[in-house]
Amino acid sequence: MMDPKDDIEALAATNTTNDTNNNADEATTISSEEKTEAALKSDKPSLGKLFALAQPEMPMLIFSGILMVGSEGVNLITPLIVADAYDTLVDPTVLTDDARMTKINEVMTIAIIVTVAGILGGFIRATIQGVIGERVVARLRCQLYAHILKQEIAFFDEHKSGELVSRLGSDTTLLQTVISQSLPDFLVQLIKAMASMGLMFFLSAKLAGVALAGVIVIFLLSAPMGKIMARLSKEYQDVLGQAQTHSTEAIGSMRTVQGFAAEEKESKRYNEKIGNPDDIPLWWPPREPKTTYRAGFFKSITASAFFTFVFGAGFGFLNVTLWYGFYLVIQGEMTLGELTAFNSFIITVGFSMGQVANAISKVFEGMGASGRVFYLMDRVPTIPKPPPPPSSAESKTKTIETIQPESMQGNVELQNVVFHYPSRPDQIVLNDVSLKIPANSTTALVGSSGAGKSTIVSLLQRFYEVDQGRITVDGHSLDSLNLQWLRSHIGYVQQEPQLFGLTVKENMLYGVHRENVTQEEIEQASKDAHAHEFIQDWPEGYDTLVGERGVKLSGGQKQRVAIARALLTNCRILLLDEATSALDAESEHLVQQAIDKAVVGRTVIVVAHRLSTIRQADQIVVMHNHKVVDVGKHDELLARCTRYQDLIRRQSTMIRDVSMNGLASMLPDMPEDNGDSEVQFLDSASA
Ligand SMILES: Nc1ncnc2c1ncn2[C@@H]1O[C@H](COP(=O)(O)OP(=O)(O)OP(=O)(O)O)[C@@H](O)[C@H]1O
Repeated sequence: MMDPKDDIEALAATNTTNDTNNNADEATTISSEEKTEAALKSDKPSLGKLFALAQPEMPMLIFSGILMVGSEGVNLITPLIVADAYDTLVDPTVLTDDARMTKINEVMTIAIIVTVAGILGGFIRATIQGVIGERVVARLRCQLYAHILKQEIAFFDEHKSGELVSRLGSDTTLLQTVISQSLPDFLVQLIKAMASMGLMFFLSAKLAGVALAGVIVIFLLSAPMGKIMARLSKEYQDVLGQAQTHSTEAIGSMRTVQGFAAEEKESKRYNEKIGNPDDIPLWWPPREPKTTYRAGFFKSITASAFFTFVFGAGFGFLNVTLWYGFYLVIQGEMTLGELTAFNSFIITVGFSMGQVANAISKVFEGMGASGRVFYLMDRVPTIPKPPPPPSSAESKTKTIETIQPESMQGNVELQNVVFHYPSRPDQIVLNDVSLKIPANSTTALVGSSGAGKSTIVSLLQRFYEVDQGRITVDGHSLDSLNLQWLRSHIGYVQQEPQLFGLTVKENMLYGVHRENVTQEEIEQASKDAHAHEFIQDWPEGYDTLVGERGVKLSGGQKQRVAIARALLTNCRILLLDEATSALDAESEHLVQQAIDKAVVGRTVIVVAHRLSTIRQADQIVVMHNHKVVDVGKHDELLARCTRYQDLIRRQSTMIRDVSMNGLASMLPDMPEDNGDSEVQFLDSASA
């Protein structure tokens, strides 16, 4: 086992190098998770920004500051009052014990009144500061969450939800501690220590000089330990953030975790960050991996060493000072009462300095968190385009103004669009893609997996900016249109519809921003989406809670609710990412009928996987290798486009198997063939 001292030093050294990490060996060994974590940048910690958050609380902060000075002031003068009582004991001018007791009674009554006033003042101050802390952290969380929600989608590609949840949770709590506890404690104790020191000089400059020298030496010797504690706290928070990233991911995908019987794997992933103490013999954590247990272990050792040293050395030195004090009393340079008062002040200084050190380490810890929180608070999303910085020349000539036409026709055009995802700058995803989508038509995007079909859907919603070329709606470039306006005219039904843990009705109204939606409108949209039937069968109807992410609904039900949700927005453009996952025949039929109704009178762009959808489209766009290879109607493409033929052949395999095995012939005759049957389509395709 390695020497514990080496380990603490190594840990401190690692932390130091982390800030300016240029160590090649270390760089090669950092895991991909740590790289992801490193991607969550951090601003410089800033006390100013922290105070700015408390700006609205200024009047109460000032009031609590006054209370603080008052209550601590009266606490400090109490020893001076009590000193009078001590001196009365040995005062030769007071002749009887009764007279002595009368004077002592007067003095001690005043001392008690002053003490109670101080305690009450302290109680009110602490309460106000606690509430201020709560107000600031609640405001911070609201603002931070709003900022996170405003970030562009590319930001969320790079930052895991667990990390962001950890910023909102643990980091803001640390800031709260700084504001409501550590900073006030730091100020109170520092002022207290300084005032006590002043009073000590007032009582005896000689004795105070000796005491001050001792305090300075103790403080200087303990400072490095405080720094190590701050670094360890930062490491603790960082690793805890990584652990929370794993747990949030796993808890959010519990069906997948349990479905693959991967509970143990997930436990292991989490334990690797937390460090299960039962797996660590003799308590001493190994150097790698970095765990919260390891950081906490060394933090505990450093903290107890720190406090033992500060208090031990402080009280040891107190006796030395007292010793010298007795000498000064004998020399007649101080009275006994003054020495007792001095003694109280020196204890106050000792305690206060200990608390100051503790508060400083907490402030450092909070400062680390503040860097991460303020990075998110200050981050300007790249969509919509941020305004030029006020200091730049551009800002004088260029203002970012967007237009908001009265209505949307729904003519969409992609002109020579080149695109790669910001998180993968080397991989081109759309290569010179041009496409005209007339209003009120249905366009099916088909092509090999990874060709870039869903990417087009994302770009139309302006989740990402194109690298070259442009996308227009009714002739207006997307970046010239007001983003809210654009998105409010687009309905989107995803492959795996995302519902929220609300009621069905609230889910349906999710994209509706007007107040006066009637129950009739909701039901009409549900009927069009073939959702009304199953919703009205539930005892609580439209007020039924759907569970987190809609877990209480079947796949087909979720899709139909998602279609109703899109319909309620009265969107002009409807984007459909057709589900690849198999629904049962009945469900699929109902979803298809819902889609058929939804597409009428809208511009529809569908990433199509079903033959029936493809065949019904006004135009089919065949994509391959990140390019558009052909555009046309089903029959035209079938005749001339080999990629399309391949695609159709592959998509039809399952149906063909069914036909070849003769199962088709076993099916009862359909009453009337309306041309929708895929079996029939295959027959005609092969003809
Ligand atoms: N958020 C993302 N960040 C980085 N790369 C991405 C992202 N989303 C998709 N890609 C990559 O972009 C390429 C195109 O993906 P896209 O989802 O557009 O394909 P697709 O044609 O819709 O495929 P499929 O039919 O399989 O859904 C793929 O190589 C994919 O790995």
